[in-house]
Amino acid sequence: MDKILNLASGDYAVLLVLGASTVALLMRRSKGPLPPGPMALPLLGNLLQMPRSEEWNTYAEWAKKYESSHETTAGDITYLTLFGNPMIILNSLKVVRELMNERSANYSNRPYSVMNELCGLTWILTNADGEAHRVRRSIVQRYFSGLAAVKHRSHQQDEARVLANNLLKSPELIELHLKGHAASSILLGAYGFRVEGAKDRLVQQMDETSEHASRFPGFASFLLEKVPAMRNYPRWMPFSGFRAYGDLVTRIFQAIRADPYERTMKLTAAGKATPSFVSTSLDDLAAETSLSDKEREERVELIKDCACVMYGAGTESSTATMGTFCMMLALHPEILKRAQEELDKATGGERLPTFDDERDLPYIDALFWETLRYNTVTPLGLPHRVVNDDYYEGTLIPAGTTIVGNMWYASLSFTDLILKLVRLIFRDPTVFTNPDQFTPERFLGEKGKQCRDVLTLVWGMGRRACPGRQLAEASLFITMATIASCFDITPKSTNSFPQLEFSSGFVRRPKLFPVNINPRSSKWKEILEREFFPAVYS
Ligand code: HEM
Repeated sequence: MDKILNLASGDYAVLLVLGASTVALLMRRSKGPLPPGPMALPLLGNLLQMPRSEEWNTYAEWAKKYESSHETTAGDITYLTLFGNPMIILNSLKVVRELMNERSANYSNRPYSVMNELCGLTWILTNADGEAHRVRRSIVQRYFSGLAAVKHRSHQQDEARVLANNLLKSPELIELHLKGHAASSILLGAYGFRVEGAKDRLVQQMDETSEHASRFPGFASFLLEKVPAMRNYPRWMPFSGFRAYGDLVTRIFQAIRADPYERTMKLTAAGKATPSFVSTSLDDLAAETSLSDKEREERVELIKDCACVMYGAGTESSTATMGTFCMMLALHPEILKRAQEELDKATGGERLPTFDDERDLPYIDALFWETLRYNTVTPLGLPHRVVNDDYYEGTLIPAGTTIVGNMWYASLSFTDLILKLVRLIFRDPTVFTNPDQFTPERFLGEKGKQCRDVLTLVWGMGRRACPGRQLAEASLFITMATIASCFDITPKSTNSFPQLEFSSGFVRRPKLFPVNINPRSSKWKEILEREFFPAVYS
């Protein structure tokens, strides 16, 4: 028979995959119509049409092109497939809100990932699902959200001043200073200690960790998701490098989970610990006398999990936001001038701003929102997974659907249906007039309310919405106000006017261009030096 059909074993594999994909597709179709989208090739699906960068432009074109092809969805959802796995792009605020917020219970799981299991990353809150996610999230929220977030304000204000002082001393090291600032602010909140900058061993260890995780062999991770049994592939067999890699990632993640916790324990023993998430959670635990030893141990492990994730989730995003802020001030002297006028009015031009000035600083607040919009730090987060079959205006969204926020992750997990949330929402000209311009004014007044309402999505959605939001908002606000108060920032280049470019990836990072950062006057240098020292070292 093989000879008659002239088939090799590889051909059978291709036929098998094609057959399985077709059956899966037919089964889905029998449950209802799928949303419209570009024509897919057999097996590859829409792989060759997928944009490699600035993907929102292509999505915007698709949304327009395919809006009339289905009478019910009107371009809200675009349907694609990759290797037989469907993917859907969400194109409108309406569909994003309806599915991700209002039906959050059905849309907030993570796609199952064999790679995460192999790398021992299932304990991380951002990867956890169901009860494991709920428990970790409630621990984090208890200490970082709502009124609890206010407790961090004093060290956030101090750290803003440390950053300003570092920029005063060595402005050319802006990139390191911004990173060190974000790291210290978050570590203080989570563990109760600060680091001496981006070169600190712990910061480097944490950075190496995420680098290692993202270097997991691409083809191996693709195969793993397709053939989960490969997780048991013997380590002594040829081509088992991916197992060694999984072991390495497991080890280094365990180290960054344990090391900072140990540092806090040592500081506590020496009576030098500052109140933090770890110390407060351990105090609370000690007060719960009814717990068994085992329960107590489990709670300690949960505390370690949660403290560690806060650094990982918050540092890059905060650093990127502050980088964009400084670059945009350099490109727009008129915006910096307006910010300084408002700040001087609030502080009398004789002191650094504090959180008490917040109500008098609407323009700084608008500047904060516009920076978030312009940067769109995480193009809407990690993949989400649909729990049960669902329908949106008559079209089927099957159980197992994966919703991703970026292609890097999508390329690692071609599982089931992928819904892609798009950044183009923040470029919608009906909400954000001249969306490519940096215009803080759009967030002022009545119209500003609508812009803020839409931009809330920058913090993610439903049960996965950022639990560090209030912490990040306060820290970024006071840091922006402090920097704008003290400095004039201008591009170094006098020949060509620089443009701000961004790297693609999970966190969208600005590519900083060289800038001059000078105190506005000798008076401001004195104010900074005077108010910096008592704040941080008293
Ligand atoms: C500019 C700053 C920040 C932005 C724009 C941002 C944005 C986001 C977004 C969009 C998500 C949702 C991801 C998803 O869909 O899965 C998220 C999740 C998360 N964020 Fe933030 N974030 C910021 C800062 C922070 C900070 C400072 C912390 C902690 C100190 C933090 C902790 C977290 C955690 C733990 C999650 C995971 C939530 C979960 O899976 O349940 N974030 N953030």
